[in-house]
Amino acid sequence: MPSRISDSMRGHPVYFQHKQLDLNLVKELPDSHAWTTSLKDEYPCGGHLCNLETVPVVDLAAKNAQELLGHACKTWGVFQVKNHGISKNLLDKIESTGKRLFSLPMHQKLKASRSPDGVSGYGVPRISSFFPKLMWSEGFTIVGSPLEHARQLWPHDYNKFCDVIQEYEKEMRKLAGKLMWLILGSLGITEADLEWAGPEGSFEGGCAALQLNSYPACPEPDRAMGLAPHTDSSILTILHQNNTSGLQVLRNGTRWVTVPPLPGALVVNIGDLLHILSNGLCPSVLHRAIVNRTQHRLSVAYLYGPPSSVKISPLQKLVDQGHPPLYRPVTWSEYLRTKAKHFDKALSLVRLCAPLYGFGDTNDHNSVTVG
Ligand SMILES: C=C1C[C@]23C[C@H]1CC[C@H]2[C@@]12CCC[C@@](C)(C(=O)O1)[C@H]2[C@@H]3C(=O)O
Ligand SMILES: O=C(O)CCC(=O)C(=O)O
Ligand SMILES: [Fe+2]
Repeated sequence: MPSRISDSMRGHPVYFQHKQLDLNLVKELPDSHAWTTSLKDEYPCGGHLCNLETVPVVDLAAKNAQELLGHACKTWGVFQVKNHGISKNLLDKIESTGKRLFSLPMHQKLKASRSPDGVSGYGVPRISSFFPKLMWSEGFTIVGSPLEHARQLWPHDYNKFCDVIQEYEKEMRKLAGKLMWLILGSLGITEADLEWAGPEGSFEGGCAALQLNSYPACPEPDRAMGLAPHTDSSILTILHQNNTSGLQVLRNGTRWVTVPPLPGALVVNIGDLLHILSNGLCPSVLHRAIVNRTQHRLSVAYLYGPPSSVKISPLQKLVDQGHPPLYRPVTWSEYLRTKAKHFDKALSLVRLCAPLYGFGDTNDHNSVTVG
């Protein structure tokens, strides 16, 4: 049984028959990319512009930051953070690195293609096989060292790419750890409650994936989908988006709310593993990316997870007679394999029982409510 996340797709390879289209050159929306429901008709507000409430913004330097984070996690499963300590210089660098990568000629990018049963590399979104139409985006996933792929992309100049990726991952890891402990702290969990977190909660051996997403300007944005609705399998994901909006989160199972780019802020969304750890108290939010007619959009997602073979289950402190454990123990590796095979059914497949009325799970789109 694979225990490294880079091996977790082995059992469920994804093969694509189509030739990879260069979306940057296409002038008309091809049928392969035309989604049947127009995003305009999907919800009364047309998917944009009718935002009654907005995703919380938390200033990490504020005195009550922990309380605000806890509230945002329980009620939204997503928030933006300011004063997070990541320099503007590093955010600019990762953005230009992403641009440099996606603006390479297609034949060059294809040299670093993700293999059908692999995790790392260039390609269409991994979840593409679950949808009848293709998405208007290209992605590059990094798990472990980017060196091999960087060599294929820039044989004479691969260090530049690797250095930026390494620096970004190092800083993201620190921030993700800090956010995780603040969020767990807001639920009354301390480092002593998570034995696998290592000395002083250092979380050594924690795994992560870096996902660079590129959404070229699209000739018919209302009929195209940048990245289809999904939840992340992580504990939490930290997302940097360039100055073009496109990210939307599903609110109360009914309304897509746009998460606008705020200069210098980062988006944080709760992933399925924190949903499990918190016994459903923190919902993993369903999100998607839409595209637009004129601007190229770029996003960089850092998916933070536990060591890949640690069993994750609802935290003891959050479980009692009135709140039985809702999920069975699962490692990140196992969960990724379940997700690769069953996609949006993954969370309900590790579920033990239906949620109790009024307890958490407010956004659990996969849940089956009984009674
Ligand atoms: C460690 C991970 C987590 C993955 C798979 C693997 C590498 C890339 C991640 C994403 C990133 C894009 C959305 C997603 C849904 C996808 O298709 O690839 C994610 C998926 C997951 O969160 O399940
Ligand atoms: O591009 C975005 O805003 C969303 C990206 C995302 O959801 C992901 O990479 O998992
Ligand atoms: Fe995501």
